Amino acid sequence: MPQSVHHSPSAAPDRVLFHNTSDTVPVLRLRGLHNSRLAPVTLDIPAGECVAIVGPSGSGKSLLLRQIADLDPGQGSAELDGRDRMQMRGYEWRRQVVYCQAEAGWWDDAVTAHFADLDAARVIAQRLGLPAAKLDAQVLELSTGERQRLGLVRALLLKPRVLLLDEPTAALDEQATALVEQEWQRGMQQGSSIVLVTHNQEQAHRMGHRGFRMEAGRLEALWT
Ligand SMILES: Nc1ncnc2c1ncn2[C@@H]1O[C@H](COP(=O)(O)OP(=O)(O)OP(=O)(O)O)[C@@H](O)[C@H]1O
Repeated sequence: MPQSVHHSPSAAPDRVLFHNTSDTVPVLRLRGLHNSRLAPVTLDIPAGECVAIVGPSGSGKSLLLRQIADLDPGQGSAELDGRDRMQMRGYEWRRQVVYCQAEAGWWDDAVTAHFADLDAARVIAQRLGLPAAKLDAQVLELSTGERQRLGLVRALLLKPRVLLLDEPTAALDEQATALVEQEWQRGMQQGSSIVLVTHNQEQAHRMGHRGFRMEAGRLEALWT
């Protein structure tokens, strides 16, 4: 029986899930990162690599992404390109380690208001299969899948070093999912890294250079 995520997994010894064995500095380095609901995670993610995480609902997958993005209080260390999180301002870290939640927040009725560079947004939106007119729409007029892709456009425009994706294609059909995955591949070819949380096992295997399962706040390696 899986244990409840509400016990205190942080009391468990740190488990080394993957250490970078090459001389190159990983894009993301986690050392014993944990909080009251997450057991310590030690993980290096090199440039151009995707780590896929699956696991039951409520097991702590989103909590881990939030912890990596430094959105919640926690312990342990995180480094980006060899630079410790503590040496950076929160916004500086989060501009490069971008948490893309399943349903992005929208603070204006107009889609355009969410994009500083509309031309660049249109280019990426088109690659994700979104008609150009969607950028001129009202947020309320968009379908869930359109909102999801526009949320991803917002994240991609930041040119993140690490993209933390939380159920990013849950509302998309196969064709749109393929376009989105192509865009992630493009980002990885340019040296960014991805942590992908998904309930779609096939997607996890398609995208994940390594795969993990979250169970009651603990990350277990599936394939490496
Ligand atoms: N701020 C919070 N306060 C209390 N409990 C929380 C808080 N945030 C998350 N939890 C709990 O922690 C557990 C893990 O939540 P999390 O959102 O990480 O699950 P998940 O694995 O991403 O699930 P899903 O696949 O359904 O998205 C859940 O039981 C959730 O209710």
